Amino acid sequence: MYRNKKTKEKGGLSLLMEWAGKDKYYIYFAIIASLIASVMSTIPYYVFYKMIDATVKGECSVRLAVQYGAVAVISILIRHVMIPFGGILSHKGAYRTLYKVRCMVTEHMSKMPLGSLNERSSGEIKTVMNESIEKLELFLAHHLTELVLYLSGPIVIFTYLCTVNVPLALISLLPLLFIGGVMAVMFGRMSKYMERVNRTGGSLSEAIIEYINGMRLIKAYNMGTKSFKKYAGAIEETHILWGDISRATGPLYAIYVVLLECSILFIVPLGGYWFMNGSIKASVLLLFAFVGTQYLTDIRPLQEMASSLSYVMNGVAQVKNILDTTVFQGTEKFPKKHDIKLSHVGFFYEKGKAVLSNCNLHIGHGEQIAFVGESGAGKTTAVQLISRFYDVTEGEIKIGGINVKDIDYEELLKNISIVFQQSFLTSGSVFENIAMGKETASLDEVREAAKSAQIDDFIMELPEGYNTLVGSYFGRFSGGEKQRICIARAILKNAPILILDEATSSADPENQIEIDRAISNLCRGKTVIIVAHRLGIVQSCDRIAVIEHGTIERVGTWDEILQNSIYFAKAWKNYNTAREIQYISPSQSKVKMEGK
Ligand SMILES: Nc1ncnc2c1ncn2[C@@H]1O[C@H](COP(=O)(O)OP(=O)(O)OP(=O)(O)O)[C@@H](O)[C@H]1O
Repeated sequence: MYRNKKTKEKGGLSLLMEWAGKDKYYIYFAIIASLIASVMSTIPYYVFYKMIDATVKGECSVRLAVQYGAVAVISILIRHVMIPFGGILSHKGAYRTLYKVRCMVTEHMSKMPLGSLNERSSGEIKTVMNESIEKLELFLAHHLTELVLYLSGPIVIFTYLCTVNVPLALISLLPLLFIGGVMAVMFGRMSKYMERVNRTGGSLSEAIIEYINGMRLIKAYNMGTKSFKKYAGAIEETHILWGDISRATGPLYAIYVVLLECSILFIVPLGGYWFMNGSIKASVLLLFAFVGTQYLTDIRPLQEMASSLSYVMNGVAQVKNILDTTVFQGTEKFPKKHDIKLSHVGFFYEKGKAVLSNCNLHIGHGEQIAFVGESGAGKTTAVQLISRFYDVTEGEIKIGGINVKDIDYEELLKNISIVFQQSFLTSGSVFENIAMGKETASLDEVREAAKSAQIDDFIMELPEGYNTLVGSYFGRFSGGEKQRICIARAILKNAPILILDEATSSADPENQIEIDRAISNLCRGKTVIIVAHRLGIVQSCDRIAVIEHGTIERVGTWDEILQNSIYFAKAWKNYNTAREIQYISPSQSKVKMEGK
């Protein structure tokens, strides 16, 4: 396992620029464009002052007015070209960076142990993938360039005012002394709320996901929205949070806005006094009265940016948090031999609560073995350890003599096919869903796999055949049909090791034979582990491993296990009894009783 060291050392803006890679140059050029636009915005003020000065001195002429006018118009034109130009560059840089970050996070998550993913709620992951990464767009595409625009304008104007009259220019800055303090307090208060913002955002997303996923249940039990207390609670919590934030920062914002307009309180009386005693010219007084009292208001949006900056940095931190999570990484190639050996394997999800301990088993190359045991015995856990969804906490698992921890994780996943109890289908086309098993597969290959999975005829009858979108058709696939699409995917993947975890649970009498045929086509020539409660299906396996009391209690052929395992003998008897039970409706039982 390894940690992403680079992201550990950096944070905030520098980390964001590192993620942007070469695309950061789009952002840099956007900043330069903003800077030019900002300098251009000060030129009309300069022209204004020069015109007044010339008028007061009686030197103003039409020629001079036209010249100054042209300079002002050109500067305004350049500004209005530079702003959208910068916007295009910053958006290009931002969206390319967003794409990269999303790919990085997705790839990283695919290598993360399931345990680390399980520690995070689906809501939290959705928040990171969606909102946290979107926040980066806000910053890169808008805030950075606006920051330059709003800051450099006042800086250039202040510099120019200094060339006209230093004392008045310095006086115009007096409100900044207080504004800095107010902003620091506001920023600090906002940062304190970030942990709550993340938490409530995550809970709200989770509640929404749960609400949508549970829609069938709501309808089935006529529960209505009231029953979704979690959703209502998450909304209430969000409402309370933003109320608290508004109360904590609102008054400070009001003070900030008032302070920005305060320089007039100092400039007009002092400037007037200096003008009256002849220290400054009328043009200087007018320049400071109109420009010196107003230019600081340009920085008003900085406050919004300061608050959303903590929001953005929080997004960076959340993405970094995912990227810093330990991921699996081995270097060995997948072995040619596919026997699996568990030696003294132990595992716990929560410390102190061992699920498996001292498990020893050797599954031969090409052998078909079944894992049986009571519900909760640890069968799924055992197969998840072999496919390295989790790492063992004791002992080791070897495939072809190589510890699974040393095998390149992608190679490992490529060489193990798993068919789960729940059929996972994406909203894409049926073709795409099967071709997930082999990205380069042609339609002929996909159809071949579907034929082996006994599902080709059904797909061909769909309105658009293999191009039919599963998303639009999902509700109309039966459990067995979905299952056979997943089996076709596994057939196409053709991995040498196959795990079937309750894969036949969706089988009903109508498609039982088809699923059995599909499965036997899938298993041919592979090392297979079958986890099943329906004991009928494990009868054809080479051996059976009974998992009991947190360990592999017995291993043997069907006959051996039936003879030696009390659990299995009982389970087999119960299985047969259950198959013989006939469900009789009340009316049928009445007829039967009358018949007696
Ligand atoms: N992610 C998890 N976190 C904590 N405990 C878990 C987790 N997954 C499973 N367990 C627990 O580990 C034990 C073994 O679960 P597992 O799913 O492996 O059993 P199983 O034999 O496959 O059960 P079933 O036949 O019902 O599917 C159970 O007690 C279960 O509650």
